[in-house]
Amino acid sequence: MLRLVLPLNGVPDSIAAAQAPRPLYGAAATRRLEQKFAAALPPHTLMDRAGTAVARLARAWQPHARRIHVLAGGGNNGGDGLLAAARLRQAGFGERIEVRWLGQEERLPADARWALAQARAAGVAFVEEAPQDAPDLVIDALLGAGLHRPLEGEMLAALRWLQTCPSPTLCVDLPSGLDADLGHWWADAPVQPAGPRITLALLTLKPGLFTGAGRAAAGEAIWCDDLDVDVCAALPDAWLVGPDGWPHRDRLRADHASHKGRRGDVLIIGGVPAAAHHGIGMTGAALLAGRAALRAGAGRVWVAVPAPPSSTPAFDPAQPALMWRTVEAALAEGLPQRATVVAGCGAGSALVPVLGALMQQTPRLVLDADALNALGAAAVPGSNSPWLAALRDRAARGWITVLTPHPLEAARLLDAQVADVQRARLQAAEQLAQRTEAIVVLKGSGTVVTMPGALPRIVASGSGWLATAGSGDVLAGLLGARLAAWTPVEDMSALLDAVAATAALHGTLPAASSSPIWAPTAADLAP
Ligand SMILES: NC(=O)C1=CN([C@@H]2O[C@H](COP(=O)(O)OP(=O)(O)OC[C@H]3O[C@@H](n4cnc5c(N)ncnc54)[C@H](O)[C@@H]3O)[C@@H](O)[C@H]2O)[C@@H](O)CC1
Ligand SMILES: Nc1ncnc2c1ncn2[C@@H]1O[C@H](COP(=O)(O)OP(=O)(O)O)[C@@H](O)[C@H]1O
Repeated sequence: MLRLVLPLNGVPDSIAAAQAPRPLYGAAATRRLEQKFAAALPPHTLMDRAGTAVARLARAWQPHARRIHVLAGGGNNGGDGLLAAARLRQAGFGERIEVRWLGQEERLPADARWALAQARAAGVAFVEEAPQDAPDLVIDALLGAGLHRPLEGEMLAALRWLQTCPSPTLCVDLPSGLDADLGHWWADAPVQPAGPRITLALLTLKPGLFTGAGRAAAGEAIWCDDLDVDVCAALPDAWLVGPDGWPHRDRLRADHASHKGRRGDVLIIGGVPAAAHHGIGMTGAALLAGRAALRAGAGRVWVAVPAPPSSTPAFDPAQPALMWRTVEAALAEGLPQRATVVAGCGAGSALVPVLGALMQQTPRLVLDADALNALGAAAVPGSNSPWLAALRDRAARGWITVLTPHPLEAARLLDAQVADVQRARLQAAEQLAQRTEAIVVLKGSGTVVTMPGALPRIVASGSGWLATAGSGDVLAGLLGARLAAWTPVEDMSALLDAVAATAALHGTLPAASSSPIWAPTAADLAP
């Protein structure tokens, strides 16, 4: 059955909520499934269904295309393309179906060999060169789940043509150049295609489609055809998740006897003013986090500033309900013991002296930005950092810690390069979670949320709209409100789901506040 998974950039709440969570299978798991189902079906059935599904979607998407160019590689991905060409030709679609096939007959897998014979028998035209002009439709079947190394030579040249071709392009299974497991882009070619593009995943959805380079390369929509077999019984490698609404909000509406003490307390620590921090003020970061926590339903929100009282703001005109403190006053009042603490948003180095106390005092802690930087390379193997010991001690007590690094912060924690983190985002998030025994939210395109012993979640929502200063502070505030309202249950994976759903909700906020002209800023996300 054919299903739309992600629509045009940005995910309206309703669609994402209705569709997620969805299981994601990497290349090895997909191959196992393919072998299992192929063994139970007549020869070539899966490839027949795959090629037919590609042809069907091509016709539906570009019904008026006259010249269709299929770029096909030498593996089974190319086989899908060859079979799609055969089916389009047999259906009398368009005026010319041509295939540029870069395979070698003697090295063809059995299914692709059969597909090649089908294309030849159907009278498809074979061409040697890339078109000089733009065909009405291009079908990208160069490489699929079999790609795990850099492209070179003829394949690289073909991919560069593909990425710069302005024609509407339908990618078969995965955009060529993308690693199915990692979301890594293996080619020295632009990730973002020049023309309109959609991707049709076959049999399974692969994690790489949704994180790292995946979203940029896959185009405006990702479809999936399960080839009429039931893959869902198999254990996935990860889950694709959407927002789950905002249960806190629904509960509050129904809770007539509620009072502010019942809705969850959040303490934001950050927002150092310029006067107290070498002329570099970051009050806005804590404001954004505080406003987001308040808007997301927290009953009481304090903002504690690591600075002397004389330089501490006392009032936010947009949200006068925010209560201001110095960090010392907040600690003296015992706020960290009873509130969920969100530490780091614009805290600068002033956080370091109190971080140890926070780790020891607060059962629910979100560490963002400067709090993460304060941890240094705590997550490298064999680290004897006192911060690592403090994080593990928290886990041993059953306390909740959520780390929200962007790729650079994750790289610092792992003493790695940003490119290493981005090359394998799921693995980087899992490493961080294993070593710190915390819930990790690795931000960026396709935010990854994981914790030790759990399958990672990839957030389905979000787009380049979120790449605006302060949007991470808004997420930290939302997480604070969500954790503050969290009722402990046995099943820790429910907490992971709640954290992932919060990140997914954050991903939908720009769509809710975008106008035809203005790009949303972080202040629009947390007014
Ligand atoms: N066999 C079947 O029944 C089915 C196959 N399917 C298709 O099969 C694909 C996977 O097929 P394969 O495992 O054959 O893999 P691919 O077709 O993705 O790639 C393997 C081929 O590409 C070459 N290759 C890999 N990396 C390269 C590089 N960097 N430079 C140059 N050449 C490179 C390999 O030598 C091999 O010829 C899926 O993506 C999907 O499109 C699915 O349609 C499901 C059904
Ligand atoms: N291209 C993108 N696609 C999806 N989400 C993005 C993208 N760029 C940024 N984001 C999201 O925006 C937020 C930015 O957070 P961060 O980098 O900490 O910014 P800041 O420190 O300015 O608040 C994160 O939630 C991140 O996942």
